[in-house]
Parts: sequence; structure tokens; C-alpha cells
Amino acid sequence: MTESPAKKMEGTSITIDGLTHRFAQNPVLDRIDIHLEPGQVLALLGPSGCGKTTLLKLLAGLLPVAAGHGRILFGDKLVAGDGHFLPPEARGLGMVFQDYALWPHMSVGKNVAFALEMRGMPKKERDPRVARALEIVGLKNHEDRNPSSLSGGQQQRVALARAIVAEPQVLLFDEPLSNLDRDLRESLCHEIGHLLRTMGTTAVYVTHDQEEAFALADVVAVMQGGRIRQLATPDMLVTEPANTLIAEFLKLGTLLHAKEVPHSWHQRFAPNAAVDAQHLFIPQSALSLAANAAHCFRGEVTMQRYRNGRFITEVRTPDAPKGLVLTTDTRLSHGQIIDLTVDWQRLRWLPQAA
Ligand SMILES: Nc1ncnc2c1ncn2[C@@H]1O[C@H](COP(=O)(O)OP(=O)(O)OP(=O)(O)O)[C@@H](O)[C@H]1O
Repeated sequence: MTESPAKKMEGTSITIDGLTHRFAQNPVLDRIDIHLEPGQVLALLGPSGCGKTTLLKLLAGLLPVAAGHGRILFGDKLVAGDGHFLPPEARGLGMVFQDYALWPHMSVGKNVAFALEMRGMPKKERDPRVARALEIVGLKNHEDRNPSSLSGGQQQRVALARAIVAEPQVLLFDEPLSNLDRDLRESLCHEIGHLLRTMGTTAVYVTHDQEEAFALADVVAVMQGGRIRQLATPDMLVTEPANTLIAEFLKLGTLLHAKEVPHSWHQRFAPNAAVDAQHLFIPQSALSLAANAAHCFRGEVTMQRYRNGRFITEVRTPDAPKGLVLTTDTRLSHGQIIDLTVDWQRLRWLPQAA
């Protein structure tokens, strides 16, 4: 996308207050509370069926909020709940969907201009705005192309241009990158993040891809079973997961059933099935290969997989036979015996998720 800064748009705050939703009698969202400051980017992250898209549709006005089931405010304006319903076109938002949702019979320029045309904006005013939106997404001079002549990544850029052309206060994304291949996903994710920060638009981004959520968002809502299990910055989620469910879902490290040993120079890993044993969380970042043998312990490499230039490594030790997880810069061989050190400050005792 263009390096020249996009025009600064003013985002609005979003308040979701006690939002509940049912399909027939099936509860899908359960008392969702979120507040976003203007310009903040929220990722809704969670497994399939946890209610992410339903929450996005309620924000968009594509689903109504039932009486007594909560409220949604954009700034001070009530957009849904308490008997109010503002239709999508009156909410000042832009949307980007997984399947691009471009009109195949219209040129790229007409697709992007559509919302402005519907508002009765004259062509003289429309054309420069369309050209600017296409330039921002890296598709300068593509107005006359047909969407079907573009690659998937380019079509998603057109959808993005269409979402931002009317300078919305809120942008909503529903898994916009999941139809694209990995490289393109990474680069577009980075570009969307840059664009959102430059524009200052408040955004909600649905994804089940943790890397995407962490790369893009100021705050991430980890959802499961229609509830928000933790709402926090990516840094906080990594260092302070709220409970065992979050640590397991985000695959942040190792969870051990363990017991603190009093008066010991360190906490032991000793697996312990006793009733008072607790969940000890050992983040990947707390473990590293030991440079010398002092204050370290020994383990055997049982598995390694490559990710983003590093190796996720599983190590079996006598105290943790199911394996500890850490990241290393080097490839190690299966069965290799290695020495590890622990940064004890990073370990946490986590409560069991309710
Ligand atoms: N129109 C509908 N009628 C009935 N049930 C629905 C409807 N839409 C969604 N659901 C159900 O609501 C639950 C949440 O669906 P939703 O699409 O919000 O989940 P999601 O987290 O976005 O999942 P995915 O990542 O697979 O898109 C699911 O159990 C789904 O089957």
C-alpha cells in the first residue's frame, strides 16, 4: 500500500454493554462487555463457533439486538438496544468480508464508488475520492479493471478501498485474509495494521488466527463459548494469561500440575497429583538453552517445528515427562540432551478456567 499517509479519519469510541444473543433458544453470546477508545483496534479471536461473527453482525446492524439483551453505542449514540435500531447504512461504518463481496458486473472504480453514489455525491467529487482510496490500498489507476481480472489479494484491496472511501468512523473486518495464501496474508495483515493506525479509525477484526490478531490489534478479546475469557493487549495475554484456558488456547507455553516447595531456592516442577497441586504456567519465553551448567536442568528433545525463523522445541525432563515447550534459534536433533535455564520471574500460578 502507498507509503504516503492516508487522510486522518476520526474514529469513534465503541461501547458494548451486557450484550447477549440467542438463535432460537440457543445462547450464542453471553453478556459481552467491551469498551474501545477512538482509534483502537480490537481483534475478536476464538475457535470456530464461539460467536465472533455474530458479535460483528450485531455491531454492523446485520442482526438486531433483542429487547433487554444489552446495548451498543458508537460514541454517545445508541445504535442498538433499549428498543433502538440504527440500520447499517446509518452507522458510519465500512465492512470487509472474507469473500471480498465485490459486484462482478461493475468495474473496480464503480465498486469503490458505489456507497458514495448511493449518497448522491456528484461524480466530480466522487472520482478523486475513489482514486485516492485506490491509491491508499496500492491500486492506483485500476478504476477500469474488472474485479475478475484481479488476483485474490488485489480483490481484497478493492474491498478495503470500498470500505474506507466514505471515511467511516468504524471499520469491521470478518476474517478478510483467510482466503489468501500465507505470504500474502502476512503482508496484507501488516499493511492493514499500518493503514488503520494512519487513519485513526476504530476497528473490530474477527479472526481465528492468533498471529494475525496479535500483529494487528491493540486489544484482543479471546472468546470461547459465547463469552469473552480475557480482554487484554497482546503483550498482557502472553505474559499474564488469565487462566489455564487462555494459556492452552494460545499455546503460550507449558502447564504443569505442580506444587510450590517451601524454603527451596526455586519452585520445583515436581508433577503432583495431590488435591492441592496447582497449575504452574511456564511461558516459552521463560526457558532457554543454558550457556553453562550452573543452576540448570537437563532434558531430551522430543520434537521441533519451524515457525517464523525459530524452532518451537519440546523437551522431556524427569519432572515434566509430558514435555516443556520453548523456542530456540537453532535446529536440534531428536533425542539430543540439552541443558535449560529458567527465568523464574516469568512463571505464574494460574487459576483453572471456570
Ligand atoms: N443464522 C443462524 N441461525 C442459527 N444459528 C446460528 C446462525 N448463525 C450462527 N449460528 C450459530 O451461532 C454460533 C456462533 O456462530 P458464529 O458464526 O458467530 O461463530 P464464529 O466464532 O464466527 O465461527 P467461525 O469462525 O466458524 O465463523 C454457532 O454455533 C453457529 O452455528
